[in-house]
Amino acid sequence: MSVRPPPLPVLRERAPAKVNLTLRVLGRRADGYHDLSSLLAFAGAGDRLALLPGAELALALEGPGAPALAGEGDNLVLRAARALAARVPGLVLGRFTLAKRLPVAAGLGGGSADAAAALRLLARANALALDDNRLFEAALETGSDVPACLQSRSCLMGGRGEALTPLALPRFGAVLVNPRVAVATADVFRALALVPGTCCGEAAPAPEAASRSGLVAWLRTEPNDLEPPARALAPVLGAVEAALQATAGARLVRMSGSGATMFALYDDCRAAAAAARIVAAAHPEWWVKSTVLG
Ligand SMILES: C[C@](O)(CO)[C@H](O)COP(=O)(O)OP(=O)(O)OC[C@H]1O[C@@H](n2ccc(N)nc2=O)[C@H](O)[C@@H]1O
Ligand SMILES: Nc1ncnc2c1ncn2[C@@H]1O[C@H](COP(=O)(O)OP(=O)(O)OP(=O)(O)O)[C@@H](O)[C@H]1O
Repeated sequence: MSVRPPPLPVLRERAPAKVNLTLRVLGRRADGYHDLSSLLAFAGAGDRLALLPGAELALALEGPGAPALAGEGDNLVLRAARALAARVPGLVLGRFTLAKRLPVAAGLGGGSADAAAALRLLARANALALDDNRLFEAALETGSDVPACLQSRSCLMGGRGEALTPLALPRFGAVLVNPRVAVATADVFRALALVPGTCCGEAAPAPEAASRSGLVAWLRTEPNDLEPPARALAPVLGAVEAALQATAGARLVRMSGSGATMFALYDDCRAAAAAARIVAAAHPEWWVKSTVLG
């Protein structure tokens, strides 16, 4: 009598949303990408990715964000898996299931977080170390935000996303608000109209990040340079900012990445949850999420 092998265990990873607390555009490189200096934090909120290891590569979508991606050609999960398979002979792949909760094209790096989670799952399925350079290379080939999402730890990000310096941050309560307007990252960078090979700034020294107040004071001096062009593309951002500014205890209100999600920081999660309830009640048409950030 033949005995069936036990089914392979399903591996699971969280794909946390990325928030750019600051974002300076330092210039445009000859290859067309922009050199950045950005302080990144990661949220408790995010997508979920599972992998049933196997020989064939496949992806199933579920969750509230699945319809927005259903018509998409190549999901970033599959692109990341292929980029790693091209570097690791005999890589075990498998069937991914993505629970898509984050809004798409929102400045929260949702696709990048999913791609990074796929790389972490494949690393586990293939006993690769997380600091294996092939993971980093596959991440950068997949997208500029993917290397940072591989670690999903707060950091200073430089270059186009490849220079990462870990930086521990105090924890904040946060509210993320997306007005359900998709903004394409390339359109926002293009609107800056920088000629390749131009330099327009220098990175600020690393912040004093030991206390919430010290960090907030520094954040107020360091903006998101993509906010003006994103506001021109999505004027509703003015209403989102006003709604968040009006909530009790908001320490800072700003846009993340290339938008159109705005975030507000609070001293604790209780204040953030109360603020989220008020904004969601006034604007049921927006995506509103209270979370922890740090
Ligand atoms: C705006 C940020 O989210 C900040 O963290 C990232 O820089 C964008 O990261 P991403 O979405 O992973 O971006 P990619 O998929 O690599 O690039 C999308 C497009 O954005 C533009 N892009 C992106 C990153 C960068 N440093 N300079 C750019 O000019 C390029 O036109 C590129 O074609
Ligand atoms: N798993 C995925 N999740 C989200 N978008 C995906 C995914 N796979 C492919 N995409 C495509 O990637 C594009 C960028 O999506 P994403 O949600 O990562 O944008 P973003 O939050 O603005 O990213 P960033 O902040 O890194 O610029 C979308 O327009 C979508 O077409």
